[in-house]
Amino acid sequence: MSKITVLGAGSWGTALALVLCDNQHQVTLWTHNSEQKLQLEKDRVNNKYLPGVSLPNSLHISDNLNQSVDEADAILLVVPTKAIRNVCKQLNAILDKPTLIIHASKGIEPDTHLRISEMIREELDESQIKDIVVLSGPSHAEEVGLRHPTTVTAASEIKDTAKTTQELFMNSYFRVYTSTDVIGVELGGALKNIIALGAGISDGLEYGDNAKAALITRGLAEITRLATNLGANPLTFIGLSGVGDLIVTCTSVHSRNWRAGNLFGKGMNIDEVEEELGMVAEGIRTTKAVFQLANKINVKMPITQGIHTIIFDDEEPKKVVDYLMKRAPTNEMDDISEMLRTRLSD
Ligand SMILES: NC(=O)C1=CN([C@@H]2O[C@H](COP(=O)(O)OP(=O)(O)OC[C@H]3O[C@@H](n4cnc5c(N)ncnc54)[C@H](OP(=O)(O)O)[C@@H]3O)[C@@H](O)[C@H]2O)C=CC1
Ligand SMILES: O=C(CO)COP(=O)(O)O
Repeated sequence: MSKITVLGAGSWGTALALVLCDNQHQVTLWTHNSEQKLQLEKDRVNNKYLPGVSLPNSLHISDNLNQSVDEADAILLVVPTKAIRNVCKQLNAILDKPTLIIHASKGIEPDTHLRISEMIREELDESQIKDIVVLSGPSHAEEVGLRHPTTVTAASEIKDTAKTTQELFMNSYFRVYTSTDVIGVELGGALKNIIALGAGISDGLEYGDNAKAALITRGLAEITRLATNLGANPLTFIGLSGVGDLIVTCTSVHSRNWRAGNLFGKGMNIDEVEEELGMVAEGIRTTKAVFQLANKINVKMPITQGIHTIIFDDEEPKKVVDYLMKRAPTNEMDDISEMLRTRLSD
């Protein structure tokens, strides 16, 4: 049994805390919101973020970060990307030993274009980090809350800590694979949210299944193109954190990013979409970050560019689809086969 502290009491933090409780660990769920702490303790259900799922009696709820992380064997960081630095700055002031940090958030920071593990490394001292493991894959909190079969990947360059993470989370309904491709697993989880916005926009326009399959497939090509340029292994994208997460996020009604896209497709603007959603759709910020990054390093990402125009320039979704369809004709596999050739000959 390990002592594990989950930082972030949204949908995903709550669902993962439940998995860890089912595995008989000693688990604390930390919320920064003292009203939410009282509500969770009183009702033993996360009414706002994971309604209908009972919290195990063994789950300890806290709004005191210092007490929560004291003596923790591992910290699971699962707040939205925009809150990562703030939470890590607080951790920096209190962590007094090398700690295993597992993160399950999915995003890229605008302007710096950093992945989450890179942001964590900037905010914590080296002496506070035993390792950083990323946990990612097709996993909606709502279904994990029902204990439906789910599979994810735990990635670290250090095989032992990826294995430790696998052992902490594995059970009969939650299967964990390991990987050493941290860059690929983090980028897969972050970038699929952009394409899920696109799938939602397409559904909002009522374009049907052909268009969505096209977005998923060409979206995967676009994700692989950027990620390989940044050092990821292209094979990661045929795995759970690549195509697996892309499929679930583009097709599930649980997806916050698909729902946000659907609202854009029906004509709402960014303020209206964020107000209506009430939960984080990471793809919005990540679209901004990836649009900047792709321009900077000169990688072609036409779908991301189109979604950026809809979200941040209020362009009509139909016009963007029209533009995407009428681009210069091209060969489907050119750049992908080149990437695979280069990588496999390494
Ligand atoms: N939901 C899912 O199924 C999955 C989500 N993820 C990823 O997990 C991450 C979290 O998403 P999710 O749980 O869905 O988000 P939610 O919108 O459900 O919840 C976000 C939580 O983070 C809290 N929070 C916001 N800012 C801070 C802060 N500065 N300090 C501490 N806590 C803060 C919010 O508190 P408050 O209510 O006070 O704002 C809320 O409890 C995202 O990166 C997402 O992509 C990954 C896989 C699955
Ligand atoms: O990452 C997720 C599923 O794997 C959650 O996606 P959404 O944030 O779009 O709900």
